[in-house]
Amino acid sequence: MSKSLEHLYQLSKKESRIIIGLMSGTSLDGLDVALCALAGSGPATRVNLLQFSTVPYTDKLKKEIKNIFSKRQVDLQQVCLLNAYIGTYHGTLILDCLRQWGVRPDEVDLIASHGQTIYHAPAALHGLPDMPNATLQIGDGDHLAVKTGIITLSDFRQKHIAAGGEGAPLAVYGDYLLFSEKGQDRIMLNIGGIANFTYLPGSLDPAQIFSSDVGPGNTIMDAFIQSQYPDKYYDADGALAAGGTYHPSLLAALLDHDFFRQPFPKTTGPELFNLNYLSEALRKTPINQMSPADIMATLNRFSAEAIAGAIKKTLGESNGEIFVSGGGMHNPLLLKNIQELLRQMRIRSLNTLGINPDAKEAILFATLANECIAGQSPGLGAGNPKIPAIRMGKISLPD
Ligand SMILES: Nc1ncnc2c1ncn2[C@@H]1O[C@H](COP(=O)(O)OP(=O)(O)OP(=O)(O)O)[C@@H](O)[C@H]1O
Ligand SMILES: CC(=O)N[C@H]1[C@@H]2OC[C@@H](O2)[C@@H](O)[C@@H]1O[C@H](C)C(=O)O
Repeated sequence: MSKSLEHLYQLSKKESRIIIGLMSGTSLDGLDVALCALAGSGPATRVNLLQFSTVPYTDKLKKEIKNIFSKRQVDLQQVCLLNAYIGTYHGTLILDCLRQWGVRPDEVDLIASHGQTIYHAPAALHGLPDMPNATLQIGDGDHLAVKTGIITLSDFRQKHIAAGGEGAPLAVYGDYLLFSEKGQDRIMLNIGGIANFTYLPGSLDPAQIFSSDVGPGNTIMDAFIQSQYPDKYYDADGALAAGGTYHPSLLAALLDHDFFRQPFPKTTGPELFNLNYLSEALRKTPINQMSPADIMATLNRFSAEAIAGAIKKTLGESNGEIFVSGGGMHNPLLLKNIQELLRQMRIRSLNTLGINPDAKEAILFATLANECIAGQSPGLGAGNPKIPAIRMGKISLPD
């Protein structure tokens, strides 16, 4: 048996593992690197975040990814090059982080790499008969494994699609293992480029649990501010939106899309929620001139309406606890808008459960890798058609 395979076998029998979770999401802002200690598996999983860092992407890399991100026509050579480049680059960033943290690569058991989503095409979005759900993440796992010398699990989403899902949201698996609480209905809300949530009923009934995207997120707000103010990447602290007023007619046009009428679970991305989507809504709005601040205020309210509407649909009149994570939680106006729409519900940071909200998605991928290697049987999904009962992650050995 090769040294790596023997190591992998021994790892699967260990009581605890050191796993680096990586997330680079649709906001293209950088790479989240979470060094985690995971003990046990399945519902007995315990996770401890040892170190966390977000390494910002350079402007050059952001630009290169943007050239191929969520676009139907791209330079295929660029896709091919970035697949290899990002794999090795993420490996370099991990080695830098480990050096800063005083951790040797041989002290790390596994890397769990999400990769960079460049296109997400669930059937409801592409609408092509006879074509499947599909999604594509680049940043090849073999390159990470060889660069770091650490066994790497990557490309988690393909198995989900192969088993009947849309390749997302995968958060449901980790949310269930880490955050379910008997007797308390919980909503685990993540506001990234796209916003998504997991419903964890207090009954712990696996048949009721699900996870779904709800819409934007920050993605249209980010795209809009970048188009108006080239020196800004996002509406820091909601400042631009706070100086404007939202327009009900534009808001109604933004909310008038089939995506919002589809049942849960569903997924989406910037392939739909982009500047064209905004232009189309503006075209349907009977107002000639709107200031950037008013448009931003409306986009902010739009994200809040999409999020609050999905949560209301799920919880009805019952009171649930909402635990929020993701970059959007740092936008005070967005949180104020959501709270206004969900008056009776308590919204708290994921921090209150002892987990760094910015690290959550990276931790979730570390948890998926832990399940793949050490889980006795897929911890969730059996009997729930919305959640395929599978282990995810392709294994890359460094030797
Ligand atoms: N202080 C802040 N004020 C307003 N918005 C902020 C702030 N900090 C972060 N954000 C928003 O959060 C975004 C980054 O969020 P995050 O890193 O969670 O997204 P992501 O993981 O890339 O997306 P996804 O989860 O959809 O893949 C930024 O692009 C910005 O829109
Ligand atoms: C295809 C893809 O990368 N989807 C992401 C994206 O970012 C947020 C939302 O859209 C979510 O569905 C998913 O990521 C999280 C981590 C998930 O799978 O749960």
